Amino acid sequence: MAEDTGRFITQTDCTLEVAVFAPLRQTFSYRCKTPPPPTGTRVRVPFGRGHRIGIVVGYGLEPAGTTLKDIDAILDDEPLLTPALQSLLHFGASYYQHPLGEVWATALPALLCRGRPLTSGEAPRYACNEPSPDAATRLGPRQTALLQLLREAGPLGRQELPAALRPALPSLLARGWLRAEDAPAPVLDLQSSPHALHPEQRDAVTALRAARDFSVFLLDGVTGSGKTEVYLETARSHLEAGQQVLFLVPEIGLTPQLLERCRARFGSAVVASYHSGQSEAQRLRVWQGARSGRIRLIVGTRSALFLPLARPALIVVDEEHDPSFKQQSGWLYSARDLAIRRAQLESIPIVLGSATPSLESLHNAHIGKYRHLRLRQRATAMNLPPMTILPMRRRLLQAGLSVDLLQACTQTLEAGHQVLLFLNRRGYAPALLCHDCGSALFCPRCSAPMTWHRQAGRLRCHHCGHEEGHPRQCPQCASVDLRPVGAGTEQLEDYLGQRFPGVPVLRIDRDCITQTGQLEAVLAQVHHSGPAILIGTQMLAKGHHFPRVTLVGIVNVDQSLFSADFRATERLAQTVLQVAGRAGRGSVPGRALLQSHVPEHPLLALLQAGDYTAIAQHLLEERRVARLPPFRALALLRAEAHRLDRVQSFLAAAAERAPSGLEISGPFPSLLERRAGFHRAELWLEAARRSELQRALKHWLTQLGTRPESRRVRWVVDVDPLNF
Ligand SMILES: Nc1ncnc2c1ncn2[C@@H]1O[C@H](COP(=O)(O)OP(=O)(O)OP(=O)(O)O)[C@@H](O)[C@H]1O
Ligand SMILES: [Zn+2]
Repeated sequence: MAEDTGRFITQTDCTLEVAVFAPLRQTFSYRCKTPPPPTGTRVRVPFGRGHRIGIVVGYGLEPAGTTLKDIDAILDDEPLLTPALQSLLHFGASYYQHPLGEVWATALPALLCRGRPLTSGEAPRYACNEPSPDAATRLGPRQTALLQLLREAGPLGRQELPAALRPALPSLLARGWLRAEDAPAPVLDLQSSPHALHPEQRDAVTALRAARDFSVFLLDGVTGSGKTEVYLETARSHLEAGQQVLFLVPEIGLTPQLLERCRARFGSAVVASYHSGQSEAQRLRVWQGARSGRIRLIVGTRSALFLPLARPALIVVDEEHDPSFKQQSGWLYSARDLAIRRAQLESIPIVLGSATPSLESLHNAHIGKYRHLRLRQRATAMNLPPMTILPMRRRLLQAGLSVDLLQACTQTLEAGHQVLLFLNRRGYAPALLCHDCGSALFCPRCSAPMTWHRQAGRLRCHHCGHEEGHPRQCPQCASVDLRPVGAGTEQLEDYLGQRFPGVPVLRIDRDCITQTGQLEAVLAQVHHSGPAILIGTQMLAKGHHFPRVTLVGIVNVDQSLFSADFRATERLAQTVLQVAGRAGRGSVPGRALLQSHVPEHPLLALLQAGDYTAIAQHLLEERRVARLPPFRALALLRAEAHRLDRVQSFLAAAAERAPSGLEISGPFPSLLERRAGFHRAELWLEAARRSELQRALKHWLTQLGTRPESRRVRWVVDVDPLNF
C-alpha cells in the first residue's frame, strides 16, 4: 500500500494518472500491477509507438470496458518533490492554464526528465575497513599503494586520489578492503555584517527574523539603501538555525557581485547558484544539494523557484518589479507570483525587495496583504542624485545627445569621474530611411523596421532575428540615398570615441556581451578605470554598483511616454530611477540628466522630484480609473497564423462562446501586428478578481481546444500578461 500526498491508495484502485513530459493538455491512465508508487514519482510508460517518461500525478479506477496499458517501470523509490512543491506545480499548471507534464518538465533538471537516476549527488569518500578482510590475500602494487595512502591520509574522495591509483578502487571495494562513506556536510562560515545597520535596516531585519509562518514583506528601499544587507542579515539567522534560504534574482549574469557577497558571508561551500547558463550536470548537482540540505543558500533565476529544499526558511525575491521574472515562452508563469504561493504552501515568510516596487506589490501593501518595510535613505552618506530634465526640442543633437548633456559629460570627465549613458536601443540606428521617398526598410516578416548594425554591416530585425546586408537602393523608389535615422548604442560609442579621444568608451549591450564572464570583465575594467564613459541598455541598469560614476545621462525617454502598452510608464519610471540610482554611490555626489522632447509631460515632473512613491500613487490612480491591473484581473488569448482571416475567425469564435463572468474585448491586433511571418491578434479577458478569471477560463479553454478553428492557428493564454 502506498501513500498519496493526501490519502491512502488501496490495491483495487491502482490506475495511475501520468503526466508525460510533453506539451499535451491531458494526463494519461495506466495500469500498475505492483503497489502504486506515490505521486511525484517518475514512471516510464508506453506511449504511441515508443515510450515516454512521466510523473505519477494521481490515481483512478480502471474504466469499465477499456483495457489500459501497463506502465513499463517505476523509476524512483520516493517522490522527487515534497507535497508542497507538487501542489505548487499543480497550482501553476491550472493558474496559467498550462499542461501539467510540461510544467513538471520546466521545474525539473533536464537530466531527471530524461531518466537519470535519483541519487544524493554527493561524491562518496573511501576509507579502509578495519580489520582488513583477508590479510593473507596478495594485493597488487597499485592496491597496496592505495591502501597505504588511505591509512595515512584518512578518508578521501575519488577526485583527491592520484589518477594512477583510482583503477584499484573497484576491486578493493568488492573484496571488502575499503568502504564508501558519505562526505561530511559542508561547514558554514558565518560572518556578521561589516556595517552597523541603520535603524530602518535594523527594524526590517527584526521584523523579518520574527516571521515564522507565511507572510509577505515588501522591502521598499531607495537605490543603495542597503536592502541586500537586510536580506543577508535575515538569511544569516536562518542558516545559523540549520535552515535554507532561496534567493531569486531577475538575471544571474548581472549579479556576480551578489553571489560573491553571499559566499564571503556564509562560506563558499554552502552557497550555490542555479541558472540556465549552467551545464545540465551542474544544475542537477545543485538540485541534489538543495534537496539533501547540503547547499544552504541558493542564488538563482526563475527556475530556481522549483528547487526542492530540505529545510526551507525564507524566500527572497530581489528586484521584484523586474519583468524578467515572467517567463515569455512555453509556460508563461511569473516566478515572483509563484514564489509567494510557494511560501504559503511551505508556511514560510517571503520578502519582495525593490527600490521601485511593481504597482501590483505596492497595491497589495496598501490594502494590507503585504507588510510594507521601508528604507528611505541611502546607506552611505551620499544623497540620491538630483534629476534634471533637458529639453531636446529645437536643440542641435549629435548622435542623439544635446549640447547640455555633452557639456555635462566634459565636466564630469575633466573632474576625473565616470559617465553612464543609458539608451535602450542596440545597433547603430533603429531604422534606415530613404532620403528621396521617405520609406523605411521594414523586416520582410514583421511589421517593424530593421535596425542598422554598422559594425557588422547588417540590417537586423530585433523581433524575429531576420538579417540582411545593406541594400544598394531603396526597394520603393530605387534611390541610393539611404540614411540611418535615430541613434542606437553603437552610434553613441562611435561618436563619443571621436569626441573624447583618449577616454575609454565601454559599451554594454547584448551585441557585445555575448558570453558569460564578458560582463564581469567589462565591469572590472570600469572599476579600475579613471575617467570613462559607459554606454548601455537595460543590461546596465540592474543592480550594479559603480562607485566612480557621478553623471548618469538618460538619452531618450519619449518613446515610453506615448506607448500603447499600459505598463510603459511604470517601466519608464522604474528604469529611470534605477539607472539614476547608479550615480553617486561612491564618495562624490552624483546627478542624473534626462533628455526629452516633451519636458512638460506630467510624469517627467514627478520623475524629476525623484519620488517613486508619488509616481506610483499617480500611476495607480490612472490604473484604477482605467480599470486595469492591479484593480482588475487580466488575461490575453493570443493567436497567430500566416493568414490573418484564420486568426480573426478563431478569436471571433472564441469571443462568441465566452463564458459569463468574463468581460471580453477585442480582437485587437497585437502591438507588433506581424512577427516572423505570422499575423497576430488578441482578445482581452477581464474579471473583477483573479479567482473568477480562473474559473471562467478553465472550461472555456477545454472547449476551445476541440473547435476546428483552433487547429488552424497557434494560440496561447497569457494570464497576468506583462508584455504586449
Ligand atoms: N548600514 C550600513 N552602513 C554603511 N554602509 C552600508 C550599510 N548597509 C549597506 N551599506 C553599503 O551600501 C552600499 C549599498 O548597499 P546594498 O547593496 O545593500 O544596497 P541595495 O539597497 O541593495 O542597492 P540597490 O537597490 O541599488 O541594488 C553597499 O556598498 C553596502 O556595503
Ligand atoms: Zn522580423
